[in-house]
Amino acid sequence: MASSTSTRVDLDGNPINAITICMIGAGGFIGSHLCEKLMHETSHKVLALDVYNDKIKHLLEPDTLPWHGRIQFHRLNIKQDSRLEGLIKMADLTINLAAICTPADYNTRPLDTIYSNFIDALPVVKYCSENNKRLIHFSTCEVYGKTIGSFLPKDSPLRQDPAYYLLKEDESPCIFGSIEKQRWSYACAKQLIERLIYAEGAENGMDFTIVRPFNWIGPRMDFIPGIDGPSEGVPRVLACFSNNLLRGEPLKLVDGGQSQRTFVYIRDAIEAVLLMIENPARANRHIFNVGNPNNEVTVKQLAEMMTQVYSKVSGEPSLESPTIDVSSKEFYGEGYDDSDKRIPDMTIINKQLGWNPKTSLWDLLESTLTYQHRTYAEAMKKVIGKPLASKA
Ligand SMILES: NC(=O)c1ccc[n+]([C@@H]2O[C@H](COP(=O)([O-])OP(=O)(O)OC[C@H]3O[C@@H](n4cnc5c(N)ncnc54)[C@H](O)[C@@H]3O)[C@@H](O)[C@H]2O)c1
Ligand SMILES: O=c1ccn([C@@H]2O[C@H](COP(=O)(O)OP(=O)(O)O[C@H]3OC[C@](O)(CO)[C@H]3O)[C@@H](O)[C@H]2O)c(=O)[nH]1
Repeated sequence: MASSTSTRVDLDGNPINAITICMIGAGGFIGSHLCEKLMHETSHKVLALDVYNDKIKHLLEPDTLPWHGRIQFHRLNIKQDSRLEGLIKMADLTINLAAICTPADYNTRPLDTIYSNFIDALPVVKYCSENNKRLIHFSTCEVYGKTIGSFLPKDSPLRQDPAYYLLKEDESPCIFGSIEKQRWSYACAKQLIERLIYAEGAENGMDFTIVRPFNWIGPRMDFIPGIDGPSEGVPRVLACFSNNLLRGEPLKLVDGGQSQRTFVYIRDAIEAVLLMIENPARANRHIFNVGNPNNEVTVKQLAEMMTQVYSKVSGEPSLESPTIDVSSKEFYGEGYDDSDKRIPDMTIINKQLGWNPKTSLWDLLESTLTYQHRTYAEAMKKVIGKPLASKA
C-alpha cells in the first residue's frame, strides 16, 4: 500500500511530492520491478509504455487494486508512435529502459541493436530537452568494454591492481573490440547515446541521470526458451542456466566460463533507482554505476553455485557432470566477443545517494531459483514429458 507523501522525505529531509513518471520499457524485467516498487511504496503516478505488458499485468488488473488509477499502460512502439511526445509532456520525469539488450542479438542483429539503443532513443532525448523534462536513461556497464588489465600478460602482477580493472564512471576508458566483432554494436550505441545526453546537459541545460547497471538479476528476467519465449531464443545467462536446470541438462559454459561478472539483486538495485527518482538535486548530471562489487564470480563459478542452489530449492539431485564447455562461435555465432571482468567502483553512488547493495549472491540465487522452480517446473515437465522428483 502506498504510504502518504507527507510521511516520506528525501535524503535531505525534504518532503517528497508525488510526481508523474513516463516509463518507457516498463513491461520489461527492470521496468516491472520498478513499477511494483513505485506502486507499493510511493504515491507517484506511472505512465507505463511498452509493446508488452505480461510482466506488469498483476499491477494493472483488477480495478480494485489499492493503486488503481496510479498506473496506466500505453501499448506503443517508440519507433513509430506520435503519442510519445504528448506522454513525455504529461510527465515530470521520463525513464527510458527500452532496448534490445540480450548479447545473442548484438552480433546476429547488429542493425536492430544499433537502431534500438541509439536511433530509437533519440526522440526521447529530444522531447525531454525541448520540453524541459528530466530524463533518467538506462545505459549499461558494457560501455566500459574490456578492462585495461586484460591487455597485460596473463601472469602480470599488475592484473591484481584495481587501477587496471576497477570501472570508474569519470575515469575509465571505453575499450571495445574491432568492428567485425559485432558484439560491441550494443556498447557502442549505448556509449553514443550517453554522450548525446551528456551534451544536451552541457549545451542545453537538460537535467539527466545515466544509470549503468552491472548484471542485475532476479525473478522475471528474460524468458525460458520453449515455455514463455521462442525455443531457439538465447536469453541472458540467468535464464540460460535456469532453462538448463529446469530441463535437467548440463549448463553450457561459453569458452570455458572464465569471464567474470558481479551480480546484484534486482530488489537492491531498484532501491538505488528510487533514490535517483526522489533526489533529483543529488542525481542530476551524474552517471551512476549500480552493481554489487562483493558478488564477483567467474561464469563457471556461477554455474556451480546455481546447480547447488537449484538442487536445494527443487529437491532434485544435481547431474554428475553439471556443466559442458561450448565455443562462443557455436553458442553465439560469428562476431561474438566478451567483457573479461566487471567490478563497479561505488564512490559516486555512495557519495551522492548513500546507496549500497545488501544481498549476497547465494541469497539472491536462492530466492530467484525458488521463483524459477515455482513458475516453470510444472510447465517444463509437460514440455519434456518426464516427471520431476518432488521435494523430500
Ligand atoms: N538487466 C540488466 O542487468 C541490465 C544491464 C545493463 C543494462 N541494462 C539496460 O536496462 C534497460 C532495461 O533492461 P531489462 O533488463 O529490463 O531488459 P528487458 O528486455 O526486460 O526490458 C526492455 C523493455 O523495453 C521494451 N522495448 C524495447 N524496444 C521498445 C520499443 N521500441 N518501444 C517500446 N518498448 C520497447 C521491451 O518490450 C522490454 O519490455 C535496457 O536499456 C538495458 O540495456 C540492463
Ligand atoms: O548459457 C550461457 C549464457 C551466457 N554465458 C556467458 O555468461 C556471461 C554473461 O552473459 P549474459 O548475462 O548473457 O550477458 P553479459 O553479462 O555478457 O552482457 C549483459 O551485461 C549487461 C547487459 O548490458 C544487459 O543485461 C548485457 O549486455 C558471458 O560471458 C556469456 O558468454 C555462458 O557461459 N553460458
